[in-house]
Amino acid sequence: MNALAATNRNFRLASRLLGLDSKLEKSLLIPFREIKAKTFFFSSFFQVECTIPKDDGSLATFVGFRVQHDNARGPMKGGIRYHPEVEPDEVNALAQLMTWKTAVANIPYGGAKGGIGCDPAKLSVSELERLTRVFTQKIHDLIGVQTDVPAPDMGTGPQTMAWILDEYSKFHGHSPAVVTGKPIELGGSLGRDAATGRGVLFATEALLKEHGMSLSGQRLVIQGFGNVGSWAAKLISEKGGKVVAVSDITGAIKNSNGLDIPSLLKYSEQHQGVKGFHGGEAIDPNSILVEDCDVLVPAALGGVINRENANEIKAKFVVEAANHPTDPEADEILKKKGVVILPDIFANSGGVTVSYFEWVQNIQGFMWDEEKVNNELKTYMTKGFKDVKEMCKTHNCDLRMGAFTLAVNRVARATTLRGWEA
Ligand SMILES: NC(=O)C1=CN([C@@H]2O[C@H](COP(=O)(O)OP(=O)(O)OC[C@H]3O[C@@H](n4cnc5c(N)ncnc54)[C@H](OP(=O)(O)O)[C@@H]3O)[C@@H](O)[C@H]2O)C=CC1
Ligand SMILES: O=C(O)CCC(=O)C(=O)O
Repeated sequence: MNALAATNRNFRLASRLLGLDSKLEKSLLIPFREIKAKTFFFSSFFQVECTIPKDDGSLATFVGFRVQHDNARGPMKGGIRYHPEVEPDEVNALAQLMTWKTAVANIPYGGAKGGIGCDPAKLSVSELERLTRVFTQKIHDLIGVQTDVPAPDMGTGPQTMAWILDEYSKFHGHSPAVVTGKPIELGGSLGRDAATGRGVLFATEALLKEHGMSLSGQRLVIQGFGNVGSWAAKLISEKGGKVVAVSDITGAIKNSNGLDIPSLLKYSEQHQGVKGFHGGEAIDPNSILVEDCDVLVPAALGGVINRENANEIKAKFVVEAANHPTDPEADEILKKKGVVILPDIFANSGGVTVSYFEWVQNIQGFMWDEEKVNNELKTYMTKGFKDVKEMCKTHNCDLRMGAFTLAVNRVARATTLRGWEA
């Protein structure tokens, strides 16, 4: 099942549990706006040309998207992904997931997501800069501090946000709050870089506590060693969790006694990947998700846990650091096996929560220290877990439906209060 069908299915299940009106259900499902920026070979109404000169003088065109899903609770919010597999349905699903995520976190935003179908590893820094600036020129009228606030996702980071800010400011004047996840020097928040991984730590701790356990001595496997996976590995290992295997696009490594994460971080920075790290044995990256462990943390692409591998998963807990890593069919298989899944819309909400803190700081023109950011994040994650658990009790459902019913209820209530029927 593709990401959009899966997200729509989870929304509909939550909507039925809540007994939502069918007109309201329809209104919450359809994106507020879907903006398509395509190559000049296509002639759709939404066509916007994203063509850049490459360093060798040739021209290259790319397909970019920004999907704005809902703004009932506030400006739309969500990352921008650069990846070869970026396509409209997935961006649409990711935008919808942002609406539910910001509602679970109870921060005053709706949901959006964007992306460009490209392989950032195959573009030079100056090509990436040109592509980002052209994309921003195409969408600058549709984003804004009180409209739609982009942030980093896979394949993008603080530098990408700096280029968007700079390009946007040429049209609208200096507006640091138009993007989050910026470099600190341009108004970024202390703690944003680590925030999604730190949120994963807090979420995992809350889940284990609920089951009478602590992180200490738990064996964890992490797929993806980028922003989210590497920060999660670092912070979890500092709290006594044993990270026994990790993978990235270059390969996978395992050490049953626990990988030395500080050394691995240094190595992967120097070698652009984990492949070849001497502190563990190389394993097949395709088997990372079925490695023996207590907690599995997918922190890369969507749809990686599916009916092909769900039966082989040995973890007792899955903490969804990635967006939509578990296919609904796998959800059912894992449920029958007794595996507890902490869903993406709660587990990885630390990033957007600190993005909210960044936006607030920019609007106030006042900078928080890192301790305040991290403490506030812990407060939000702890409250989020408690709210999700309460919905699980009310609706006698699993954590995913607990999170979905919590979110859909909040968005439905805001939509109704604003008078959507008028
Ligand atoms: N950044 C954020 O704040 C947030 C991110 N997320 C989600 O977390 C996930 C990771 O995002 P983020 O860490 O920012 O992205 P990054 O681009 O920083 O890192 C992605 C990681 O995944 C690896 N990867 C890519 N493809 C595969 C593959 N097929 N198998 C194994 N590893 C792979 C990459 O390897 P390599 O580096 O070698 O290419 C890299 O280590 C995404 O699903 C994203 O949507 C969710 C909430 C917030
Ligand atoms: O920080 C943000 O605004 C959004 C991050 C994001 O894209 C996500 O949570 O999936």
